[in-house]
Amino acid sequence: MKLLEGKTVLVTGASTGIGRAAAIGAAQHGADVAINYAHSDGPAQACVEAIQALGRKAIAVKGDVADPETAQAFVAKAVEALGKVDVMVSNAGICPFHSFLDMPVDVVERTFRVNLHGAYFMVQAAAQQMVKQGHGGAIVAVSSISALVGGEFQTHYTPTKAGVHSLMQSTAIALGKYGIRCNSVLPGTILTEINKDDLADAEKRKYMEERTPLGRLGMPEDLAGPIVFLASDMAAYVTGAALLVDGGMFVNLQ
Ligand SMILES: NC(=O)C1=CN([C@@H]2O[C@H](COP(=O)(O)OP(=O)(O)OC[C@H]3O[C@@H](n4cnc5c(N)ncnc54)[C@H](O)[C@@H]3O)[C@@H](O)[C@H]2O)C=CC1
Ligand SMILES: C[C@H](O)[C@@H]1OC(=O)[C@H](O)[C@@H]1O
Repeated sequence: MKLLEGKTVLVTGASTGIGRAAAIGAAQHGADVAINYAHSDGPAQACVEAIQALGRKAIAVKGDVADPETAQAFVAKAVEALGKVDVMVSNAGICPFHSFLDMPVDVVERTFRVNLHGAYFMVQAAAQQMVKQGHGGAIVAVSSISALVGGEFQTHYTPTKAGVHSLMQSTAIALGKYGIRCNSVLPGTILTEINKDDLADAEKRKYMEERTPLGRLGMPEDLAGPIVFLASDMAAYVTGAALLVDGGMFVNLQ
C-alpha cells in the first residue's frame, strides 16, 4: 500500500543519511519530493535521480538552513516546481562532538542555528504555505533520543534536539486548527556521516551495540517507515507525539 500517493514532501538535509532515506522512502510511497541540501551538488543530484527512477518528480534546492531566507526560498521553489507542500520533514542537523569546559562559542552558536533555528524557520515556512493552501498537512521533525538523555560531548547538541521535540509540541497546538499535524521521530544511534568519526572508536561502537536490545545500530532506512507513517493519513489522529526509533536503546537501563 502506498501511503503518500499524490502528496508533495519536502525534506531538509536530504543528500545523505536519514534525510536521503526519508526522501526516497516518501517517493517509494508515491510522493513527489523536494530536497534541501547544504554543500555538495553530487550527492543531492544522486538523490534526485534515485527518486526520479521511482517514477516520481524531484528537485534539489541548495541552501543553509541556518539562514531563515533558505526556508522561504525552499518552499517557494518546491511550490513552483511541484505545485504544493503537503509534508515537511525537518531533518538537517550537525553534531560536532566537543568537550564542555572548553567548548568554543562559535561551535555552540552554529549548532543552535543549524539544528534549532533551522528547524524553526523551515517548519514555519512550510506551515505558512499549508495554511495558504487550506487543506492541512503534516510536519515531521527529526529530533533524537538525545532529547531525553545527555551526552558528555554533546552539551551543545542535546538541547537543540530537546528544542526540536518541544517545537513539535507547541506547533501541534498552534497548527491543529488548520489540520496540520506536527510530530517528531527520536532516532537512537544510526550509522551515518554525523557519527562516523565517533563510532570509529571500536570500543564505543561495541558498547552502543550492546546497549541496543535489537542487537544492532540503526541504518538510515530504519527511519523511513516511521517518518512516512507520521507523514501519512494513517497517522491522521497523531499530533504532538514523539516516536522513539532506537532499537530499544533508551529503555535499556539494566
Ligand atoms: N545518526 C544518528 O545517530 C542520529 C541522527 N539524528 C539526527 O538526524 C538528522 C540527520 O542526520 P544523519 O542522517 O544522521 O547525518 P548526516 O550527516 O548524514 O545528515 C545530516 C544532513 O544535514 C545536512 N546539513 C548539515 N548542516 C546543514 C545546513 N546548515 N543546511 C542544510 N543542510 C545541512 C548535511 O549536509 C547532511 O546531509 C540530524 O538532525 C541528526 O541530529 C538524530 C538522532 C541520531
Ligand atoms: C551523532 C550521534 O551519534 C547521535 O546523535 C544523536 O542524536 C544520538 O543521540 C547519537 O548520539
